Amino acid sequence: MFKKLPGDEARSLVSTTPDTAVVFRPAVVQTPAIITILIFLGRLIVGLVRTTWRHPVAVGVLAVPAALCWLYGWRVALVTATIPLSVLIPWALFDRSTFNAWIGWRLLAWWRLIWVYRRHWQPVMMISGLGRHLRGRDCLPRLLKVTCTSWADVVTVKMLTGQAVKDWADRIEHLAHGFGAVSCRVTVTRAGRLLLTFPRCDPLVVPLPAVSVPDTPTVGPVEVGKQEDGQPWRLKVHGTHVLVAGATGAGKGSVIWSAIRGLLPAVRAGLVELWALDPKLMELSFGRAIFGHRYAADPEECADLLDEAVSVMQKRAARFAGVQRNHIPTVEDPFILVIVDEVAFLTAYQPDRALRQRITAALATLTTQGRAVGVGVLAALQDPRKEVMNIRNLFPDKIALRLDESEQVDMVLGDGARDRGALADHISPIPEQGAGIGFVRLETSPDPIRVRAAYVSDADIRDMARDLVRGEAA
Ligand SMILES: Nc1ncnc2c1ncn2[C@@H]1O[C@H](COP(=O)(O)OP(=O)(O)OP(=O)(O)O)[C@@H](O)[C@H]1O
Repeated sequence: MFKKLPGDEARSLVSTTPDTAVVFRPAVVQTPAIITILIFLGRLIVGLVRTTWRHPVAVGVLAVPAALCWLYGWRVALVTATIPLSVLIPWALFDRSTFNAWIGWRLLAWWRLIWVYRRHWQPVMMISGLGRHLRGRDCLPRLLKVTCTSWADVVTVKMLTGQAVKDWADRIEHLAHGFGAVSCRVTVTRAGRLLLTFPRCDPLVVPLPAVSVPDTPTVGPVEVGKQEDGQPWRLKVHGTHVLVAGATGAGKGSVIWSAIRGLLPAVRAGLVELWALDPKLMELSFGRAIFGHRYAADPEECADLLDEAVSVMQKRAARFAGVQRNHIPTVEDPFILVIVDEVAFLTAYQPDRALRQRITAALATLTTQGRAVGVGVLAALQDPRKEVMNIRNLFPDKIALRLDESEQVDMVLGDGARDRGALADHISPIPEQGAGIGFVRLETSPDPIRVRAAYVSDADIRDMARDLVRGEAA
């Protein structure tokens, strides 16, 4: 009754075992050659149209000389090609930055899109587990765009439906090594879209000299170094509290001294007061003259100084209540920055329990109530564990310099920071290469920014102290 189709016939039925698979020969339908040729031609035309649509400049660069060569001969094509080249080559040689902004980075982005990302996209996606094999087909996240900056490639990706940002954040090492970069950072742009940043070089590899002291008094954000994208790193100190964590020799001192340096004109103008707690007696004692009588090293004195800061803060709060909600620095009510070097000496390693509790309570009060009335805390810390610093979450802005263990990164910067590329545990322990380099996570943004603090040398600190004392005496 049912007509058998070609290939349905059972073949090789030689086994008597009941569950042996029955093998059918596949049906072979002969396709006429003309159909195959038409299909390939169609694909070629679609591919050409798509390439011209996506990369009109690159296609034009190849197509125009080719067309001229065909129509008028190679001499005309050569002359036509040398006219733009005679403009572009001097432009590239004499004004590299505008050339790169208009042409250079676009050409590089096109090249890297084709040679690096598109070429390796399928294998990297499948091997890292970000692509799926469904119903016989590879389902891959879409590579939308590549842009190049002076130091990194920024790749825009459309995630597969149902994927989470965490799926990508968990695979940053696969992505980095798959595309030949040393690291990868993941940023969300909008629902379903990600930016992957692959550094091509490290713009922070060379130590930075101290930033020059500003000409006009400012309470910040003060310039303390450089961001990875080449922009100045400006640290906000007024209206927040900042925690700087880093292993020994990570360069915590350079962040603290750069911030002090940026605030120096405001200190001279009476708009800022710097209060220093230096239980290690090493870092801040070097520029002691800058702090005047607001300097303490002995734990008992540190506790007194903190209590005094709390008292100033509470008096201000009582005066401001119902009158103003934000602090504007004035000579009468200057911004007070309480700088604590190695806060764990006072909170965790302090053997006197009563003193320890007093200091912790004062720090907690300042960090919870101080910012609206113009009292900020800038604290440095080596060991970010909770047992050592149980109030670390009271600091809205955090900086992780070189850390010893990968788990410490999230302890400092908050959950997920390391997955998003804040590899503070990978920073070089060689001072020239890694000191002062770190990741900043601001209260306002979940994405860590890689930065390097400028190095303020002993001679710079001496000059700062001398200039301040001289300015006050005049
Ligand atoms: N921003 C920087 N750029 C280049 N080198 C730096 C920088 N900061 C510090 N260094 C170098 O690293 C060394 C250690 O720096 P620093 O003492 O500031 O580290 P630290 O984190 O305060 O260490 P510790 O906790 O042991 O005091 C310095 O002597 C200096 O040579």
